[in-house]
Parts: sequence; structure tokens; C-alpha cells
Amino acid sequence: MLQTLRALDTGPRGLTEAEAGQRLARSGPNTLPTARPISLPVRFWRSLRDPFTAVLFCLGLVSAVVSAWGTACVILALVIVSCALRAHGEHRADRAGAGLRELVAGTASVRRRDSADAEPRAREIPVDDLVPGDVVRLAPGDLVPADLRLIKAHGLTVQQAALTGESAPAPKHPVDAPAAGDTAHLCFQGSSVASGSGTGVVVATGADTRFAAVRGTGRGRTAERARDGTGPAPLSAFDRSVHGISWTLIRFMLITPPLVLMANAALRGRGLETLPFAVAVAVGLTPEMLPVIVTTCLARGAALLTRTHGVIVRRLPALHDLGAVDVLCVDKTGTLTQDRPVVDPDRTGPDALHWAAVCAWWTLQAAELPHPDPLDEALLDGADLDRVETYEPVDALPFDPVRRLATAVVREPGALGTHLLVVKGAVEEVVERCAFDDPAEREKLLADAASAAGEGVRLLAVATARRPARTRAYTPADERGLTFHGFVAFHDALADTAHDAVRALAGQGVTVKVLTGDHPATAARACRDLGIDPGEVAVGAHTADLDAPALAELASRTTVFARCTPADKARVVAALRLHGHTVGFLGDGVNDLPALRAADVGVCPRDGVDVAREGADVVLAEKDLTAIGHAVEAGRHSSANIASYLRITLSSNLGNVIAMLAAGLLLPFLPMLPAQVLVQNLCFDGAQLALAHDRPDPAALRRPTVLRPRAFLRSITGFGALGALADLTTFGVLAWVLPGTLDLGDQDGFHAGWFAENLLTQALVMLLLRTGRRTAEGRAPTPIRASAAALAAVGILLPLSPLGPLLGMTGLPPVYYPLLGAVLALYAAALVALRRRMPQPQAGAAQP
Ligand SMILES: Nc1ncnc2c1ncn2[C@@H]1O[C@H](COP(=O)(O)OP(=O)(O)OP(=O)(O)O)[C@@H](O)[C@H]1O
Ligand SMILES: [Mg+2]
Repeated sequence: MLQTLRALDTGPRGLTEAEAGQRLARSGPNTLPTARPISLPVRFWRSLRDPFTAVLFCLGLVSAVVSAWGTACVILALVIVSCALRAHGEHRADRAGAGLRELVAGTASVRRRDSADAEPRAREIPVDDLVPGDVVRLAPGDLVPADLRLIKAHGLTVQQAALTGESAPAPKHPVDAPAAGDTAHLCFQGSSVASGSGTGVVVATGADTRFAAVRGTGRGRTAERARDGTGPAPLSAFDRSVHGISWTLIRFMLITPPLVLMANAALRGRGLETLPFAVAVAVGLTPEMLPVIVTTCLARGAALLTRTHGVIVRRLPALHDLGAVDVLCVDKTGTLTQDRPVVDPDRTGPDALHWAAVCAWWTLQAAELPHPDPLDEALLDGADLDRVETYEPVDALPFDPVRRLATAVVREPGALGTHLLVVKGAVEEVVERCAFDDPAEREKLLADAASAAGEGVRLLAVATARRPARTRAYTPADERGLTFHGFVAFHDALADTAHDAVRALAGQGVTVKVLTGDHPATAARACRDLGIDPGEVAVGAHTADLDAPALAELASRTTVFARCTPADKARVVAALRLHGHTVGFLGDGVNDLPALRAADVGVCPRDGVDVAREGADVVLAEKDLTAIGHAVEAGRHSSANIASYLRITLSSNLGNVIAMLAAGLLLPFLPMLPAQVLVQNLCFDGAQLALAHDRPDPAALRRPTVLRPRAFLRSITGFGALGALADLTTFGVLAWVLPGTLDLGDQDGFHAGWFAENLLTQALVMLLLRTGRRTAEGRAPTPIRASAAALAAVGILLPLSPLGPLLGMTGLPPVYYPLLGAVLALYAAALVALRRRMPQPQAGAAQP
């Protein structure tokens, strides 16, 4: 150990500020290289990996191979525009997010001296400023800020799943001469403190840490995701549906060109010259703006949430998941309650209070914890500290949420040969370790505790034991044969906004469940006070014995799980997901970390511990629980707009493609030239960007957003068929106003007529198929109306403009326009009628 300290040119008293400054200049800031912002070109490059973009790219290549340069260029332009828009959107969202992340970033607690002979002081510094040689203190809930070698530890366990993949916290303690490969004396950056405390010296920072090293490899990437909380977690309900729909489409896109080629070859005797057309038709089917719309909707929603409700979305897709959440699990303390407990003197014996305070104070001193937790703070506030301080510290086993116990070992004044163990913790745990003359006593105490807990107080039990003094360290095995001293009761008021928040969530179709470490009766009482019917309370330990389906069943009918360990909470969340629910978890403590990670969306209040905030997808920056309801609504808002976009695009594209294939076989020439197909596609895409600004129907915001691919595909097939019918009717009209069409007549006129009709129907579809709410005057929001109008104008005017001939179009006989108007009116009426009959696919009830 001394060697390590010497090699780092430091000591247990820490560095001086001046030394730290020099080292920082030499070693650089303690940030991971990959934590730096991603540049715009890199983002652009990454967005090329989207499956739609990849397929478009391939189609572009095929066009280039057969020298259809025009087609290839337009496809390339589509790809570039789509990727650039997306990269730009993500970049902006990220920059906005970076500022917010700073706001909730953690600090490290270091021991430094102002000068060489000054006393060391504990200071909180930004994690970036740590240097090798710094002496750092760790407390429960801290993120390990750099690679450390332990000098001291008390009951320290560290969650290092991000590095090793093992999910159980690993015990850590100083080792003088570690064996090769032994890591029990090392704490690595990227892990977090699950219980206990420790002091360590920084051995590596920034890019030199082990975490940075494994991030380069495959395992590292998993580690990075695990740390981000984006985990190897499966996709959320909404993303899964969008992916399902995307892949169905991609399959269609891939089979379309060969089908078109074969049909044209068989029926019209055309060869490879139809390839560019076939490719254009496939491109016409793609919703290539999907990634852009998704990014824009999410980024807009997130920015608005931050501005209006102080909700920070740390991982953009989590906003969708929030919209789909139908079960929200919450922990109790600090979430539903204020976590400002005060000792209730009527239900607390003076003896019990004294011993509980002795335990709290001397655990704090012996384990060098930087600050007490709220329960300990309340004990110290309520007790006579002068009396408490007369003892001397020997050892401590700090509170551990799995054991639910804390033990201080002290020496009583004057009692040289004996040590006194002072144990406090959850009633069941303490009582179980006490010795009673009459076994019935134990049952009676448990019953007393249950009835007190039923009044809504939180309870601790306190016990002591005298042991002969010894030098060997104390372990949990020593907490046996204790003498019971009584209970300490605490009041912890409900959070001001908890009631409103719970009611709002119920109105939104979100079921609230409580997963707590507290006593079943305390938990049930808190629920009742909040207007939630607790029903039959389940106990956490019970969950470990059930197989997955049984647990899933229990979890969906139970509202309160009490006495949960961190692992129990995660297990319940996982079981609910298995049962088909989309699960959010709201928690603020170290004991909530596994559940925050297991949930579809982890939410943490701003004053949660560092590691909970870091593991959460969404952080509530203000002390207002109703913000969750608003966040859920924002998620649904953005999901509804995306669903709206998909429905409009796909219905319209499908109709066009069917009509084009049919017309292609009836006509002796191509119904649209490849360039025309692509230009109309580009115009439609541009117009649809406005859909990100839509305001969805209130009905879509009342239930969790679930996009059911089957129902969805069925509805777009219906709308698509109707669109194809309109196109083919226009075909008939054109055949009538332009005689000779069916045998190589006025091709340019035909193209112009169809081009106009296509854009006009698309404008109609945009207005009529959006799910959105109308404004007070009964109209769509302005951006949508404006883009639909622009689209219609382009459709009518482009063929008449100088660009028309360049794209192979000419003017049309005036009689065409009124006829087209009539077709469009019929089409609009049919669309509205069909829409009334179709169920709303994305605003359905929660999944079974
Ligand atoms: N500092 C402490 N010392 C001793 N026992 C404690 C301490 N803090 C909590 N306990 C006991 O352990 C139990 C579980 O605590 P834990 O922190 O895991 O959950 P909680 O904070 O009560 O509930 P929640 O999970 O809803 O936040 C508590 O009910 C209490 O009985
Ligand atoms: Mg808690």
C-alpha cells in the first residue's frame, strides 16, 4: 500500500491544491475520450446506417450500374437531404442536452490541502478535475469517479456490472499485497457504490482507466451501453412496432423492382430499360423521412418538456417509451414521501432513541461517511448528542439495503475489556437476531410493529450486545444474540405533489405500483393516503421463489411490494415487462439502481443519488411529481405524430405504387418517368416534415401509445387501395381528354396530368388522415395547412413552369382541371368515410 502511495507521490492526507493543479495540466482532465461530443460529420456518417437509407443507397447504386444517372442523382440527393436533416436535428438536441447534463452532473469528494503543512480538508470537486494521487471518499450512491486503490473500507460493496457483467455487488476492501489478477482492493471508474464506504487513492484517470480501455472492445461497448442505461435493453413497445413496420416495408421495397421487371417483361416484352422505373417505384414506397421525423418529434418534445416542466430527457428515445408506459413503479421514500423523517416521540422509547443515535453517530464516524442519510440525520436531531459522544469508535458495518441493518461497534467509557455492538434496522431483521427468554415475545413485538406501521410511521428496531474486546474486524455473523431495546418511529410527510401526480397518471391510463424497502403496513398506509387501493401487499423475498410466469402474474395483480431488496425491485419490473407491460420506474436511491436499469424508462428526481441520476433516462429537475404526467403526455404527443406521419406516407405511397404498376401494364409507355416519380417523392417528403409540428387528437393522449403493426398495416392497405382507385380514375379521365393515350399518344401530357393529381391527392391525404386535433376554427395547424397548400401548388404549377418540359411534362387542356377537381372531391369524401370506419390504430387500449 505504502509503495502505491509512494509511486503516486502522495499520502493518505491527499495532495495540495498546487500539486493537483500541476498534475491536471500534465495528465489532462478526467474525461473519457468517447464522452466528448460527436461531430456533425460523424453523425451524418452514422445516420447513413439507418436501414431505409441503406436500401435507398443500394437502389441508387443499381441505377448507377445501369447508367441511369438522373435516377441515381435524385436518390443520392434524397439520401443526403434525409441524413443531413437527421444529423442536424440530433446534433442540436444533443447540444441542448449537454448543457442540461452538466446541471445534474455529479462531483467527487476529495481530500486536499491548501499548502504542504495545512490540515487536509474534504472538498467536492468536479469529477473532471481529479488527478492521479488524489485521495477520494466513496459513499453509498456515488459513482466511482476514477480508478482507485482502497486505503480504507467499511462494508463497501460496488456494483461493477458495466465492467464485468456480474450483476451482484462485489465486496471491496484494502489488500496489502494483492495476488496477481486480484481486484478486491480496486474500484474502477464506471462502477458505483452499492453500500458501505471507503477511501481510495486515484491510480488512473480519463483515458487511462480500465473502463476507457474496455470501451474500445466489444465488451466495452456493452459496458458503455450498460452505463448509459440504454443497456442491452430490448427495444420498447413503440420502437418495436416502428421497426416491425419498417422491416415489412423494406421487404416490399426489395421485391418491388424484380416484380416490376418481370411483369413488364412478360406482358409488355420490355427488358432492362424498365429498371430505373422499377427502382423509382421502390423508392416511392419508402418513408425515407422517417428517421428525420422521429428525431424532430423527439427533440421538439424533449426541449419543450425541459422548458415548461423541468424534465430532462437524457436518452431521446426514452420519450417514446414514456408515451407507451402503462405501469409506473415507484419507490416510496423520497419519491412519494418527502424523505424528511422526524422522530415521533410518542411512539419512541428514550432508551431506543439513545441507542439508535449511538449507532448512527458512530457508524458515521467509524466508516467516515461524508454525510448521514435522512433517517440517521433525524435520529441525531432527536437525541442528546453529548451523551452519544461519550463512547469511542471501534468498527462499523454501515447500512446495507440488502441486509436492512446498520451496526456500530463502540467502547463504553471505562469498560476497557468489552466492546458494545449497537444494531439498528428493519424490525424483522433486528428482532430475528435478538435473544428472548419467551419465544412469544418475538411474535408480540412483530405484531406491535405492524400495528404502529399501519398508522403510517416508519419504524426502526434497536438492539445491543456486549462482547469481549478483540482486534479482529466485525462481520454480519457477529450480529447475534442481541438484547432488544425498542422501536424508533418516524413521520415522513407525503410529497406535496404526490397526490395530484398519482391522480393524473390514473387519468392517463397508467397504473401506479409501489416497490419499497419499507414495512408492508407503512407502505399500504402511504398508498391509502394517496388514494391508491393497496390491495393485498406482497413481500419482496417472496418474489425470489416464483418462476417467471407466476411472478409475472403476481406482479400484474399486486399494487404494493414491500421489504424489497434492490434485486427484488428489478425482478418485479422485469416480470411486468414479461407480462407485456411497458414499465417505467421512478426511484431516487442506490437501492433503486437495478430497477431503474431493468425498466423500459428509468426516471429519477433531481435530488436522487448520483448513480440513480446517472442510470436514469429521464431526470425530473424540479420537485414536482406531476411533471411525470406531463412527460408521459409529451411522449404520447411525439409518438402520435410519428404514427400520423407513417400512416399518411404509407397510405399515399402504397396507393401510388399500386396504380403505377397497373398503369404500367395497361400503357405502352411508362406512366411516370423515373425522374418524375422521384421529384414528386421529394416534394411530398418536404411537405411532410410539417407533421412533426402537429397537435395530436386528445384521444390519442389519453391512453398509452401502442402502435399495433397488424392493425396499422391493414388500415394503410385500405387507404392505399382507395388512393390507387383515385389514381386509376384519373387515368381514365386522362385517356378521355388526351385521345390516343392508350397507343403512344401525348405522353408528356399524360405525365403532367398524373403528376398534378399525385401531389394534389397527397395534399388531401395529409389534411384528412392526420390524427391531429383541429384548431379552434376547425382547421389543421398552420404549418400543416401551409405545406399542404404548397404541395398542391407545386402539383398544378410545376408542369406549366419552365421546369415542366425539362422533366418531360407539358400543359394540359383546361377541361382536365374541373374533371380532376371532381375526382378529388369524390376521393376526399371516400377517405373521410373510410377513416370513420377504421379503428384508430395507434390510440388503442394498452396491450393485453
Ligand atoms: N440508516 C439506516 N439504518 C438502519 N436501518 C435503516 C436505515 N435506513 C433504512 N433502514 C431500514 O431498512 C429498510 C429498507 O430501507 P431502504 O432504504 O432499502 O428502503 P426505503 O428507503 O425504506 O424504501 P424505498 O425503497 O421506498 O425508498 C427501511 O425500511 C428501514 O427499516
Ligand atoms: Mg429509497
